[in-house]
Amino acid sequence: MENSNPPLMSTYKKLLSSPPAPCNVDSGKEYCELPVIDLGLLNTDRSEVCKRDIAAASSDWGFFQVVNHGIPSDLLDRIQLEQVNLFHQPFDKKVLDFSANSYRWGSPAATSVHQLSWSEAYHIPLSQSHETFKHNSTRETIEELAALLLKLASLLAGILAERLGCNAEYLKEKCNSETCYMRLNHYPECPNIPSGLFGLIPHTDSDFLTILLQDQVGGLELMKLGKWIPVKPNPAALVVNIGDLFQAWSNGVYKSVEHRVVSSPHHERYSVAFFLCPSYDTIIQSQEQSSIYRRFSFKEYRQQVQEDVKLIGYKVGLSRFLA
Ligand SMILES: O=C(O)CCC(=O)C(=O)O
Ligand SMILES: [Fe+2]
Repeated sequence: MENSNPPLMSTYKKLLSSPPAPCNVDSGKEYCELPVIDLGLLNTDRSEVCKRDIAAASSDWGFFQVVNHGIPSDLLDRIQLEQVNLFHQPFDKKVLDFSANSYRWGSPAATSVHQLSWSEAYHIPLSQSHETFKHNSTRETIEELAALLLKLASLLAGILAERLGCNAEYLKEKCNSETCYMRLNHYPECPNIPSGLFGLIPHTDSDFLTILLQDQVGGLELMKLGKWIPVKPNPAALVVNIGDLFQAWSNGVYKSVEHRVVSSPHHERYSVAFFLCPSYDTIIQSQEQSSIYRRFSFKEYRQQVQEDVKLIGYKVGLSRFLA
């Protein structure tokens, strides 16, 4: 049988056999009770409570889970099947079929084992899903899911904007099916090295907000009060997290929190992430008099992130944009 996983082991052999690094992955031990928000309440007389809880979780945690989110469970099952089929194609086919910008694996800039992401992904600009996926059923499932996730993300972003006293329509105009992204992530089983390995290195997301569908394997961890906390998979819930753009736009009220994925030597893992991004010309600026961050465009932000990753090996993020 042809090999479907990317050649992570042979490519990163040298990094993996270097002497044990001083900082272990040191996975969080206690699962957290990430707030669970019932979106069904939005259609009842308790909708204001629900909106308040969404805003509170975005400030306190930068992360929350949503149930009764309206995405049909059979669609979620279908995307997981499509994802398994996509990633189980022979590696050579994955590389050939997808443009350099769409299929990714490993960490080309890694110089130490802690900068290495033991994963592969399809990064899909929604505007290009028809070009990216030639197989009809895959494309249809991805487009159906993307449309519903865009609706859900816009709803949540609108609520968060409204709680800040801002125009909820602004984000809906700026973030649409031409500007958002979806990423299909696959974390193959990793070698069992003493310091552990990341599936995805610690990072914040460069968007307004992200909606994540994860399988039941676990491995996602978030930073809270200086500790890494694992998020226990909940089959009924989607995970939502605030990205850098919302932190800047809200003048630090909503938090873009660092998160990572810890790999397992025993189980592979799959997830789908939807990124609510605006058009490149969108200006990110808080309405407050004394703003923490200077005014910047999304294009400027993306370029700075890409430049930092290329030149220094990691994303610096919002601290580059302080006022
Ligand atoms: O797979 C996960 O749980 C997290 C994915 C993630 O953080 C991302 O794609 O930015
Ligand atoms: Fe992320």
